[in-house]
Amino acid sequence: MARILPSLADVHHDPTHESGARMTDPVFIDDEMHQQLARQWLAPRARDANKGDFGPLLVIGGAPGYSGAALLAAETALRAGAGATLVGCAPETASVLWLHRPELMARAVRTRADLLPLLARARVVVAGPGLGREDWAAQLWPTIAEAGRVQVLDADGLGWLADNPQQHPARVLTPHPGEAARLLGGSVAAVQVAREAAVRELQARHGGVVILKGAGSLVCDGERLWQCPAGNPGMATPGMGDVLSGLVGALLAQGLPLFEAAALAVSLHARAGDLVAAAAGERGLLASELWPALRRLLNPEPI
Ligand SMILES: NC(=O)C1=CN([C@@H]2O[C@H](COP(=O)(O)OP(=O)(O)OC[C@H]3O[C@@H](n4cnc5c(N)ncnc54)[C@H](O)[C@@H]3O)[C@@H](O)[C@H]2O)[C@@H](O)CC1
Ligand SMILES: Nc1ncnc2c1ncn2[C@@H]1O[C@H](COP(=O)(O)OP(=O)(O)O)[C@@H](O)[C@H]1O
Repeated sequence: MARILPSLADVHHDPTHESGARMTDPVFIDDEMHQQLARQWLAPRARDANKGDFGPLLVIGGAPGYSGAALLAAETALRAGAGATLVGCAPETASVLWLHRPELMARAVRTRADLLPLLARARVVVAGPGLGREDWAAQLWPTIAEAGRVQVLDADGLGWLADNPQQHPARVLTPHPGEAARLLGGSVAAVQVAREAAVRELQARHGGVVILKGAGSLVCDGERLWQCPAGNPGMATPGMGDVLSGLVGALLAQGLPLFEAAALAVSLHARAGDLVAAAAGERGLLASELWPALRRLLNPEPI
């Protein structure tokens, strides 16, 4: 893979800020930067590639009643190029996943003891989609939190983190404004009125990389702050965040560093949402409808 992407200091920024530009101004992931990211990190695969090169990825979630969230994250990971993809889910959920997507390896997790071998196998863990807030998730959370694997924490994973704050350097957090408010102990309005400050504060408290979702999603690693101008309100639909967490996990499993995986996933996700909305309208968009558009964007024409 080619060189690391430019840092905040050496990329272009809004020319209207030229004179008084601060190091903290967000860098826009515009078309040019998106193409640069895609060229750099989505090169054609080696001819002798095998599925072990891009995994295993483990999704932990899918409490009873929430099979859809785990399925959306795990299937997105597969469709975004993850190799072996496992799901550690509640026993009630496993058969739903097997039946719906046989390419996934769904494993019924009853206790911490069932989770340990899955964590030992995984290269990347996406924890939280449909994890829930009940006893099943409560007994698993300490094991998830302690796992030394590269992690994406989403949805209920962020709820558990809010209750049990801790740093983890190899982690991507993907809060929406409601989850960010909970993590910060404030209101959604306070997050939305100062989104840059909120994402920086979350990163400072928890380490790793933070994606603050919503219109103009922000990606921050403590040094770089990037903003995605793509995306549309049609994406305010259930499961859209699960698709993003699966996508971040898939890029991590394919070897992208933390920040680049987060930034490229946010950009691909938003652009796929825009392609689908342009073709059929914003209203009524389903999260899983992003898959064909994502696949096209993930396999750019060689230049
Ligand atoms: N098909 C499925 O099984 C799905 C399950 N899901 C799972 O359902 C569980 C609970 O998710 P919920 O959707 O109830 O919880 P959320 O945390 O997404 O939403 C709870 C409340 O937070 C607030 N909120 C949400 N998004 C916000 C935003 N962008 N700005 C401001 N406030 C916001 C709203 O008041 C909302 O009612 C999670 O485990 C999640 O993964 C969801 O991912 C959706 C799809
Ligand atoms: N108005 C909007 N403009 C751009 N993107 C949006 C908008 N609303 C939602 N999104 C995107 O859709 C996704 C929604 O995620 P989330 O709120 O976690 O949904 P869910 O919990 O239902 O999966 C995020 O990536 C967010 O950035």
